[in-house]
Amino acid sequence: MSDFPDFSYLQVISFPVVQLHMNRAAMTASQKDFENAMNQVKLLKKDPGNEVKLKLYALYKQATEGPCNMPKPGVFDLINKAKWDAWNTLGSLPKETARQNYVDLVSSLSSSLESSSQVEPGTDRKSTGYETLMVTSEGGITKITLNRPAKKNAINVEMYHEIMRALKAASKDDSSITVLTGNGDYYSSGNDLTNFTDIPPGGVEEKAKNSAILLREFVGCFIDFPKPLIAVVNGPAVGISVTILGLFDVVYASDRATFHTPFSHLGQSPEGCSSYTFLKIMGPAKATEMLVFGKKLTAGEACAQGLVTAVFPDSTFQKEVWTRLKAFAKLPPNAMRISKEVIRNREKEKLHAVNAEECSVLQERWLSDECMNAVVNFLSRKSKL
Ligand SMILES: CCCC/C=C/CC(=O)SCCNC(=O)CCNC(=O)[C@H](O)C(C)(C)COP(=O)(O)OP(=O)(O)OC[C@H]1O[C@@H](n2cnc3c(N)ncnc32)[C@H](O)[C@@H]1OP(=O)(O)O
Repeated sequence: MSDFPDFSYLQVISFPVVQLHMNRAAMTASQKDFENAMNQVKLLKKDPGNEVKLKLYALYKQATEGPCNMPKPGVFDLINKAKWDAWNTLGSLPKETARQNYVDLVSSLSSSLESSSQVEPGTDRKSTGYETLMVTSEGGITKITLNRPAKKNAINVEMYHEIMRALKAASKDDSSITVLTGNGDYYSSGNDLTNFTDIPPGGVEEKAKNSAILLREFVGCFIDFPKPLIAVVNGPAVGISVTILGLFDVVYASDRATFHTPFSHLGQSPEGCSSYTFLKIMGPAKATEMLVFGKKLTAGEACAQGLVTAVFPDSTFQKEVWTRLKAFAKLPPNAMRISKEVIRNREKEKLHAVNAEECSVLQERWLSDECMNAVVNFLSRKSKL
């Protein structure tokens, strides 16, 4: 691992303005983009912190060598263990995806530096101020990437708020289409179960009430999102990351992706309007298999049932999907927005009512022994899906 650039120099570099010139045309990073990004890292004037450095390290190793092939360091070899963990957590992520994610991460770091030093007060600042996401806006496409790969992109409270903020910004920016995807081997493992551990002074009842308010607002943002919204499902998807797919306009999936809504196993009930959208998409019996019995679908099955628009081999997933998206982004944006309105608007009121009802049922479910036991079992490492 000693061949990876040592980031200690970041602490002593002074303040040139950073500008990243990357060929974003294909939205899959070329070797040149990757090399540019590596050079850009060396120019960073501010230490991005250990967590980011580990992410960069892991993506670099995955992009250049593929899946982690080093023996696991001993427990007392803390630094190499942290590096090994970061690399290993990327699993079988394809090299080209790792390369793209590396370029995106460097781009978000660079633009964050740029805007803090260059942007006039009040000017729209893209891609900055997100802890749990990477957000880029290029070539008519705003791309929101869930960015907690070490936690399988589990959605913690901060991420719920950041996704809402990113969607609100995307609805107003000059992009034509918006994409949601995940960094690492998962698309998302759904609600972060540690969200349930932060109990306010009002106790579990207050926690359940606050969570229901948050969930309702979160799902509402998807119902109301005005531009074409595309999910690029790069790996397994669980829970709420699956249910809200019914509110997307197009869903592309890698053949590595799976779709799992284990609500009964968790003592919970459907959300994300899936109690309505899934029935419309796949009919009541198939929807029941998923939402009540927790049947996990392969990408092929999800496509056959209409939840997924198209499935691509993982090895060519990014290339094929981004070629399509780039073409979509060139279509007249107003026409696309208005067509979406015509297609979706008559359902909006119904969807908001379904959302409200699902949240109110869940508020009760979260207080049930079934749910509390399931969460405790996961947190105490007694269970996993
Ligand atoms: C407020 C609004 C509420 C809306 C409600 C929504 C409902 C849902 O979304 S229900 C779905 C909830 N999700 C789960 O039950 C998934 C739980 N996770 C797992 O079963 C497994 O982690 C996995 C099958 C997803 C992956 O297993 P694998 O062996 O490959 O990896 P791990 O070692 O388990 O995971 C790595 C790391 O990530 C942490 N983690 C993963 N998923 C979650 C999660 N959903 N919540 C919290 N933490 C998660 C896992 O604990 C590991 O952490 P450590 O490295 O610190 O041990």
